[in-house]
Amino acid sequence: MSALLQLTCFQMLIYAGMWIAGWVIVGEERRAVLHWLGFNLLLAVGLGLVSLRPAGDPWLTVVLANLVLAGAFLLLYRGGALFLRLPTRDVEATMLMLSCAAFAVWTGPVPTGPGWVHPGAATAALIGWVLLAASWRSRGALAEQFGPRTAWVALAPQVVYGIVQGIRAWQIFTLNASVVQLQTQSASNQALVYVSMLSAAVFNLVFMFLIVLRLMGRLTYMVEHDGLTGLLNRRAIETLLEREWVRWRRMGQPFTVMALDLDHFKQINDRWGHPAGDAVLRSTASLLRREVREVDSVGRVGGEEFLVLMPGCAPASAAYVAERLRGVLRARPVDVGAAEPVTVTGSIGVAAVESTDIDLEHLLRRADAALYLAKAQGRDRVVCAAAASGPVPATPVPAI
Ligand SMILES: Nc1nc2c(ncn2[C@@H]2O[C@H](COP(=O)(O)OP(=O)(O)OP(=O)(O)O)[C@@H](O)[C@H]2O)c(=O)[nH]1
Repeated sequence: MSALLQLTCFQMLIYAGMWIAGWVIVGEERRAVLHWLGFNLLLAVGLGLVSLRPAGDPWLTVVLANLVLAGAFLLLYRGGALFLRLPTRDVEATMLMLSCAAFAVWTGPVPTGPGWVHPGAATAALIGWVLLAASWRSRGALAEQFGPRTAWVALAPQVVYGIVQGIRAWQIFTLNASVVQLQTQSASNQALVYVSMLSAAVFNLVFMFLIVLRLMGRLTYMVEHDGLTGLLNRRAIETLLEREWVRWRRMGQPFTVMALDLDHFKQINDRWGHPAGDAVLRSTASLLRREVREVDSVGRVGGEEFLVLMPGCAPASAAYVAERLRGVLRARPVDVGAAEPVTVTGSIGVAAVESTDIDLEHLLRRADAALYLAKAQGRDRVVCAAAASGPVPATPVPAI
């Protein structure tokens, strides 16, 4: 039994080593990773103390060991809550830990007569409660952040092990422990150690898997989004445009593109500095996001150039939306930290897909041409592109 426990303890140390490596690699999840590292270290210490029974001081091998094991699972819980951005419920955890400690001290490490209850009963009850409560409270966040299937995979082992610990708590409470010592090599004790080894392996693998999933999600986001505004970047919006183009060709589903360019943006940078220009870009981005429909997509395709893709939008409605956007942009001055908020205007070119469009690039050139016409006509206006019968030349930049 003690060799088996020492093996489990060694297993925990290996996981702890893996989390140390994880701590070096991951950035934002470091606090959660530290908690899981602590979980494995405390489990190793707790099981190490248990493995010294019956030779060691029973206050260490029974009372302290149980408290260390209880603390390990509270760390596991807190790490999970930090990782999923859920409340850590520290008051509840402190109360549980204090109750567990009070019970262990009150009951003592060795049988004192009939009715004596092994301190492990409270530890098992605490672990069972922590795992079941954690599973219940995190199910929504897990499903939302990683999908329902991943939530199932992550929670099933916690629930199973939580139930096992609940049963264990009940078994210890109802056991006449003055006769049967819990550290003996009984089949149920051995089974518990094997289940614990398996659960620890699954917990650690599941959390590592979740960390990798989150890192992958963040990476995908970075590849597709503009760092300053959070809008889609050129690559991502072009992918959506290509998809829409194929839909139009195959099913005749129309769409409209809107090219927006802020007016005299350089002057904002020159007068109030680059951070002020950045603030204007961010504010424009959130305005665009707010003002378009949820089926529309907004991308930042250049310094102060934006592109809006409006699927299923007729030219008349697109012109209306563009006019509204232009009006809202002008009506909402941006606070750039100067004495007065800065009024920002934009020029907009709108082009709805036509049967005369040879390819997607042709359509985009028409939108660009309309935009530059808006600039040439004095800026702060919307110009809708007429259907082109021939190729559209690359847009010349209008004189300021
Ligand atoms: N603050 C900030 N400025 C940027 C960014 N990207 C590009 N710019 C600046 O945007 C300015 C664009 O200037 P122009 O292309 O002359 O356009 P404009 O001043 O808006 O003039 P018109 O479009 O003709 O009205 C340049 O000064 C770029 O340095 C950015 O991410 N942040």
